[in-house]
Amino acid sequence: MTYASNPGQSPVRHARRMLDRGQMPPPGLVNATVSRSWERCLKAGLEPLAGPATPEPVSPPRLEQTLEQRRELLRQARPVIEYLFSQVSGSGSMVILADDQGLLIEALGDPEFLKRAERVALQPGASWHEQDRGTNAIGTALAERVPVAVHGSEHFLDCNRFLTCTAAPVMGSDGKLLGVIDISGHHGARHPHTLGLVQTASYMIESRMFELRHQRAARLRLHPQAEGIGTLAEGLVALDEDGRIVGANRTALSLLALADAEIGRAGIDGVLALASGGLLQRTRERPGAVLDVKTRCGRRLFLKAEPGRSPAPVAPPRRAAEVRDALAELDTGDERMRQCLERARKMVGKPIPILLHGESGVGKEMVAAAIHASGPRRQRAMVAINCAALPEHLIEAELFGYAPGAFTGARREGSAGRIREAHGSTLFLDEIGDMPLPLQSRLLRVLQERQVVPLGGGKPATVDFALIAASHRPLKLEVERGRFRADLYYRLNGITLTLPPLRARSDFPVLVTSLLERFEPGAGLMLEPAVLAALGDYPWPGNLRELANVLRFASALRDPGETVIGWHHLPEELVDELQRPERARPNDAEGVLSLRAASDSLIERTVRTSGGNLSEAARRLGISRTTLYRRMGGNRHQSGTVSRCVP
Ligand SMILES: Nc1ncnc2c1ncn2[C@@H]1O[C@H](COP(=O)(O)OP(=O)(O)OP(=O)(O)O)[C@@H](O)[C@H]1O
Repeated sequence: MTYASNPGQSPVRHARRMLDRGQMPPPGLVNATVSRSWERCLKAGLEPLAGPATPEPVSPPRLEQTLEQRRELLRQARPVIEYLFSQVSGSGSMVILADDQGLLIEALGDPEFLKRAERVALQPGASWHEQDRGTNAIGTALAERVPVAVHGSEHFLDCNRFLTCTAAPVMGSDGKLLGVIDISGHHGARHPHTLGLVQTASYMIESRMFELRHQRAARLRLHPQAEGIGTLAEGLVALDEDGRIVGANRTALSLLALADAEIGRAGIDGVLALASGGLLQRTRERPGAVLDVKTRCGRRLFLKAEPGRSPAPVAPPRRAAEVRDALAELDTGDERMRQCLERARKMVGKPIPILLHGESGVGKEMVAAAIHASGPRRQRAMVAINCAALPEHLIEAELFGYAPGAFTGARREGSAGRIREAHGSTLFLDEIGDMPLPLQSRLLRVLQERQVVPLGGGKPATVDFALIAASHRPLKLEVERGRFRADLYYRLNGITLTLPPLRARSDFPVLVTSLLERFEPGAGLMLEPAVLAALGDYPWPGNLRELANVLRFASALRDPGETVIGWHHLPEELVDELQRPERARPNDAEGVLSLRAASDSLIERTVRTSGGNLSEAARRLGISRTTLYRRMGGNRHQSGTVSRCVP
């Protein structure tokens, strides 16, 4: 760690006077880091009493290009910058992020204490490279690759003496510089703890970048004490399949006595007194266990290994002609889902009714909304009616409307009904399989004649809408069982699209990322690899609705600044279920049985731990009460617990 000397003391003043005359002061008058920097600046031909070498910020296109190239760094650094600013706000300071060339790419704070020209100098687009602005914390931290504080007249250029700046470099897991995090303010705002603050912030950004870059690799977490694992002070190492070190943070490099240049070359078996195969094998057998190991230099370390995951399914590149519409937004790489979406797109704008089929929570309504939003009627809101949620005696009035005073309790002015509301838009009839038979006949008539007659009489109204219906029940089977009218089925079924259940989708990691991004845009949230692996194997009886609920819950439990979601962020019932030793990884034919058994068991346990309160259990499971009832099949004890779950 390098601290600048106190410039209020006369040696600094003396050194400064010499520098202003273009002479290099003798060693010992200012701290060694500042002294080396002054020497570099004099050699580069900078003049202490002149202005910056490049006073103007870079051009807007160049800044834009730089921001685009540093997008990931910015995304990961922003929450940390905000956190840092909350620590220094009110002190007249600014928090600044610069890239590896010293170009400012983010600045947060109250620049009111600065004059206009100075303000410009601390805004994105300004360069604080040593060659442009002489000795300063950002440029000097970049040149020296260590945390640096530069106060007042220690700045090489006289025009920067009004500042106090403290900066720490941010290193990538490949050992290369990513940028610098800095706190700058008026020299009166100097505080001795600022150096520690920027160092902590730099570790936080480095950890986030490491987690992001190596989320699929096998990773080691190291510390000289077992309790240090999982803290900011831990060493992080990423390994490839052959046990080669492909990434490491600075702490790991120091703990393992490795040089930057060894990243990408050294194997972990040459660094630790344990073969990597054996190491990863041991952690697979005892996930989460902390091992006691020795380095090649005989140093004792505690280590936790996390096995890697297979590469994320990569969605094939889109065809150039393909439009990025609401339907395309739902394509996260699963082949079955993509086929459904492509077929749906071909139907958009055509007078062909679409029937969506799939388990509860697979996203039928989302797809219906996307079809509507991609079509020519999108200017008007889609009208969605859940046929299972309406009390039977109200469905008719709700759908078809009613004349004034048609029945007791009716509104005096009557009602147009939801079907008429859908005129010029899309009518989405959800859970159509639950519509009572008599109403099916009336709906059929409306669909055939395109006219609605309100309950209690009145003038028929012509209606024109695009029709999408959805059902979790296979409607064809319902027709065969006599529970659904065949003629209505053929009216609705211009095309049937069957959406896959979540457990059958191949794009689980991408879906997780896109949901997390939807909940916390720009926060760069991610799951701990072991959690992602466990969730990927879970059968998800509530499908995407359940997954969305779990991720929303986990995201809400995070502490400020926390971006990696671990076990402790998940709902208790789910963790119990995921960590049950008898839970086998489901696949193939046998898997279908264990899937059903696993989800039945989760439902049963959740109902039990909710004290038999079914609404609460449904909420915790992320499924609707209707689905919960269906899955319980009415086989409940009086206490409300489930004795058996049926499909
Ligand atoms: N592609 C998706 N991306 C993100 N979230 C999704 C997606 N699909 C579904 N969801 C989430 O799942 C929830 C349930 O989706 P939706 O209501 O569309 O399912 P459904 O199949 O119509 O369910 P039900 O049959 O119970 O009515 C949504 O509220 C949303 O949170």
